[in-house]
Amino acid sequence: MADRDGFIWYDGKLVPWREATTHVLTHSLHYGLSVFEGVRAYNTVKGTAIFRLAEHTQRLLNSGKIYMMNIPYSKEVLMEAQLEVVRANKLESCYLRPIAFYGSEKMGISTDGATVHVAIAAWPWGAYLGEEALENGIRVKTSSFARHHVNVTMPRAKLASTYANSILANAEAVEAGYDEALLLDTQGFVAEGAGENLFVIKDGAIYEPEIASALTGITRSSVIQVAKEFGLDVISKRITRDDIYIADEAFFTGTAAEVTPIRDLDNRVIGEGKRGPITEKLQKRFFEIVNGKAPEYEHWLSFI
Ligand SMILES: Cc1[nH+]cc(COP(=O)(O)O)c(CN[C@@H](CCC(=O)O)C(=O)O)c1O
Repeated sequence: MADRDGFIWYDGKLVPWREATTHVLTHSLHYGLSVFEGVRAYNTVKGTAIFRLAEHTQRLLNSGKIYMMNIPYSKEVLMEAQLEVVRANKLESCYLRPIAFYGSEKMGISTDGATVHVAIAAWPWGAYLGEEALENGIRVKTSSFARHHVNVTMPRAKLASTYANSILANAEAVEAGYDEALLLDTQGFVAEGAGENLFVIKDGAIYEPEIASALTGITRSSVIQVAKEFGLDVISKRITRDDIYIADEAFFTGTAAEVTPIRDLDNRVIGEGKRGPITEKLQKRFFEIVNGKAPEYEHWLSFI
């Protein structure tokens, strides 16, 4: 990722991609406290637009607040910076990665004396779990690793070090021949995917795990809104892994994953073993929205 042409917004200005570097004694590299976002820009029918830019930017600032990191830029500056990065790199569609981290000004656990740096990069990133996954669905394994207890890492924040748990869970699933991991919470109830939120459909109703230990996903909230459009209220409840085994449909949502059907969990085929009809309807509408084909959702699009 380091050796490419382009520009990265770094501490208030665009710098050449290869020059957006940091020292090996960067505090966040050693102690894991950095907060970040995953955002997508789509090549809509009316031009390139970032999807739910304000919500993602607010979540970045919320993540900083939760971890007492004073991000030195306003929401407006960070929103404009993301638009600028897409423009400067001439990207029609892309994935953006804003990150706020403590620099190399000091070592030792305390962050006192370390400077908060902010960088925003963008690059083309297609279907997170593979193009065919969006249609055919993926195979998922329940992880042997639990999602963090809510008093270990703060689940409303996108904290970098949370993802060591996701890395282990995803690696375990892939090594066992699956595409992604599903994590249970410390009490054994379904929490979320390694990098996604989860929805389950049974007898025409849509359910999601109580959000307690999962990230409050922005794609999740978008799909909840879309489901309402179809007269479907998402029911939040404690979900067990075997609820999913006997479900009619299941799918993941995420900025990277978008809406990805799950066809099999732990070698139990879900429904017909392919993208279900309600999943397809929600997915189709989601892609209409992000591609600017739904005027009533245009407020979710920030055109560059
Ligand atoms: C743990 C987790 N849960 C739920 C979500 C969905 O949140 P949202 O993107 O707001 O709908 C994500 C995003 N996962 C990001 C990480 C991808 C990566 O590999 O890096 C993403 O989808 O951008 C998570 O990381």
